[in-house]
Amino acid sequence: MKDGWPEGYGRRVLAEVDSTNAEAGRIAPTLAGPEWILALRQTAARGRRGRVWQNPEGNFAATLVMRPEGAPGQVALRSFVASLALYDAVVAVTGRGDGLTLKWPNDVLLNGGKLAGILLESMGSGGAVTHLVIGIGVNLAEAPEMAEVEADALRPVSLLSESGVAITPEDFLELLAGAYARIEAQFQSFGFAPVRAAWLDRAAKLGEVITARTSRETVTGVFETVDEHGNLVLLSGKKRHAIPAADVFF
Ligand SMILES: O=C(O)CCCC[C@@H]1SC[C@@H]2NC(=O)N[C@@H]21
Repeated sequence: MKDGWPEGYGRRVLAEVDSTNAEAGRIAPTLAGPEWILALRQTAARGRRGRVWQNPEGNFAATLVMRPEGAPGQVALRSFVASLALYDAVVAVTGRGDGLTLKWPNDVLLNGGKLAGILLESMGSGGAVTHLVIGIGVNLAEAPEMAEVEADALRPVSLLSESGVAITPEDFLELLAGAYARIEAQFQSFGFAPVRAAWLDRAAKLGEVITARTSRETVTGVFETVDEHGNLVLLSGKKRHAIPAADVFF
């Protein structure tokens, strides 16, 4: 780390772009190493599952694009690395972790409302991932109105309204990039186990009844754990479901 910025990571700051994830996809083939792309304004920000991401000015919108090693399942575990890094960055800003939880697969909640979301996308061919794109949006200054999100979505909240703390996207990126680099190094050295344990320590609704909606079915059950592949494990009656991808409702 030099001046708080992690070694080996590049950074570019854009005044405006359609989507930092889209920009990451365009520049990926030209990059020699991992690169953060921060945009002060996005005109077509993307959310998970084809949704639109509301991105009021002053909020954080950035993407880390990298060329990870390993099989696609291993690569996708970066969503836990990124959400833990986000958690740590928010703690670094506010000085406190109370009220802060992680919602599977990769949202950050503050006082039960959605503070931040992550959109993981990958590029590749023949079953191999050539580039991983980790897009991160944080409601630093302003939360979208309830009317702007889906009816059953969690209430969006902002860092400013919930904690009274103001931080610029540029300053937040410094904290997030440092936290990400640290946890990525841990993931590379020791694998998923410590990341999984830290994630579970911060999990929202662990041991409680939640609902997961996949493209095929809706499962309601006790949130038992996240397994070693990153699946959500729900116990419904006597049946244990290991769910790789879903929307989760409390
Ligand atoms: O739906 C979600 O919860 C994920 C939202 C991810 C939004 C971020 S903002 C920066 C990056 N660029 C995008 O177009 N989307 C992600």
